[in-house]
Amino acid sequence: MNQDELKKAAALAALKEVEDGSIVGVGTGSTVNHFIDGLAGMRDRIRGAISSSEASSKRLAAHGIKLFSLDEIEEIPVYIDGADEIDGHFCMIKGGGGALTREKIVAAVSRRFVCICDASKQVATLGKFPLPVEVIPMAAAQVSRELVRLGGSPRLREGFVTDNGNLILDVHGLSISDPVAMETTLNQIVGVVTNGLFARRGADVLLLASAGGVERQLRD
Ligand SMILES: O=C[C@H](O)[C@H](O)[C@H](O)COP(=O)(O)O
Repeated sequence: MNQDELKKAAALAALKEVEDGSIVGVGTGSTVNHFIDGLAGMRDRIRGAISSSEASSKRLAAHGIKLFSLDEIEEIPVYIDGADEIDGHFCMIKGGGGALTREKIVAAVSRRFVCICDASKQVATLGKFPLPVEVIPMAAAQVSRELVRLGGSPRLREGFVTDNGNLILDVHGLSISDPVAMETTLNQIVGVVTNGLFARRGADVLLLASAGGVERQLRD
């Protein structure tokens, strides 16, 4: 199986995590796109979805899945999303598609975070994948200097604006031995909206697809 087929296998396995009659939290990315397409086949069994990006909203709406906003909903049972890297404690780097802020917001109102990945995303230490940091545009240079002080090499994602009208700095060269501490430190930099470390709120369940099938792992 190629990587996209593995992504699809993980995504379709996540349909079993969806509770009948519920509102589903939906992430963003190529893995989640397979999930959305699968969810379309069971749209009569759910109330609808809360989406984490304009792209996912568009895809959900095209399938006739009703969209809810966080003004209407306080809590949802499950959030399904992919990751760019996931470690053994189910801490993740996310935001390769630039949707990290809304993803973190929807994850925060979800009782369970189910991560769907192909096995290439599993790592011992986070940081090989450049860590996305969403910044207020006027603060980009200042935040970059702070990130260099922390040992990273930030690069502006050229020609990209987030759904929130902000910029993304992709931070290369970090070896993140303490993801919770790094997430907290980055959040303290003035001008940072969100960073792509999902450590304080990591995944609860991992559906990991490899050539041998999809393995369901629970965080220890
Ligand atoms: O902003 C994008 C998200 O965090 C994605 O979940 C992440 O980049 C993984 O994307 P993909 O499923 O396309 O590999």
